[in-house]
Amino acid sequence: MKATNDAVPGVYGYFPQNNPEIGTILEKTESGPLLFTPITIGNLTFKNRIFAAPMCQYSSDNGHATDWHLVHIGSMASRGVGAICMEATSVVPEGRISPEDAGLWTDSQMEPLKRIVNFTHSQGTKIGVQLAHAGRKASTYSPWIRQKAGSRRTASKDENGWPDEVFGPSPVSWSNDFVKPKELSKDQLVKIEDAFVAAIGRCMEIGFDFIEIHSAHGYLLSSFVSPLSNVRSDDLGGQSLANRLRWPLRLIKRCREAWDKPLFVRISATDWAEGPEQENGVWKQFGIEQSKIYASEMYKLGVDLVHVSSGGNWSEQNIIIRPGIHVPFAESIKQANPKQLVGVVGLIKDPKLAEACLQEGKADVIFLARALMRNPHWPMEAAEQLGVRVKVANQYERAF
Ligand SMILES: Cc1cc2nc3c(=O)[nH]c(=O)nc-3n(C[C@H](O)[C@H](O)[C@H](O)COP(=O)(O)O)c2cc1C
Repeated sequence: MKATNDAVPGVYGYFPQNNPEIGTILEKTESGPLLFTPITIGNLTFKNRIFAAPMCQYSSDNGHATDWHLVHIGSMASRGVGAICMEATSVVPEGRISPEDAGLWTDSQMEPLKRIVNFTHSQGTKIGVQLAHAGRKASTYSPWIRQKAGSRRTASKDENGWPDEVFGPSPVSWSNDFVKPKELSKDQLVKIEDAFVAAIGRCMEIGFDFIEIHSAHGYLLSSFVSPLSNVRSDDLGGQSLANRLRWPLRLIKRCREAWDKPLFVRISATDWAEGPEQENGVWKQFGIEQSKIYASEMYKLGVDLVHVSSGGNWSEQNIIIRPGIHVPFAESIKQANPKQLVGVVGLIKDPKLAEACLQEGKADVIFLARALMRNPHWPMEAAEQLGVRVKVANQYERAF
């Protein structure tokens, strides 16, 4: 056995077959579908515009990626997506959504990620990671444990939670079943910034191609920008939009300074709370008008792409579910600043809808989550529907 192991160049990095061309058009014409047209973001070119959105797997071992992640990410990497953004990965242990969340707060978490990144690169696919802090929505359960628990709530210490270390911009709980978070002091906020920067150092060593900062779905940054969750009386919160954006933008600036490859930020373009975004000059919830300002400030800081999602910050949200749900928000952000690259996610299953978004200039890349989870071969089927043939992994060619 030993001789066999010695014969391969290490477990990390030995691949029987590289597939750098998968997901690229075989017979190039003058105007192929935009979905399969390469795009340059910052200093990096992605082979197509199908990006896998971050998807928590609740399968980490004390923040360390496991074989599950290799298989989950590997299944998409070997089927021709242009890029994969790994799941919300916390920069501090108490910033995890659940005990099984991914983390990058300590060096030992790098090795299993290197294996995943190396495999993804062997398939010609770019890979990034979503750096996150769950804020007032930390210390909960994986969905399948939650189903047994009966409700969505803060996990107790007996359930491996950390209810005494749940922090947010203000002591406003996410719902009655969640603990009231402790208001973060300015010193604590600097420590969180430092943790993001330290995690970025690890991302460099691992070899990630891009980083996405999680500022969506009610987690820490998202809760900072919304007047529903940030009622601070200092210069980092309250009614003033400039105050609410101040700390997230400071954090983004520090991340930008620490990372020279593409930097994405995911936002929730609206809280989906009842009523208007603003009434009689008073901000009632976070919405598209504030999102446009947030995005334009990010652009000034050198953020390469804004990834548009929505919701998650208001437990009574009333989301209007429909295909391409976030496309109008992405389009508004692009119209406000045509130079800003925008990615859109949300109920995009139909390749023709994805292609139309790109052709009509409403977004620059398409992120998919559940469609890829259901069917990692989505890119191959999309190519067929859009009338082109793309390279399939050598190992899978007989299936197509
Ligand atoms: C299992 C699962 C895990 C998710 N985990 C994350 C996550 O880690 N970070 C994040 O920003 N969004 C997460 N999301 C949201 C997705 O990235 C995506 O925005 C959402 O599913 C809508 O896109 P879709 O209609 O293509 O699935 C998750 C969604 C699912 C289904």
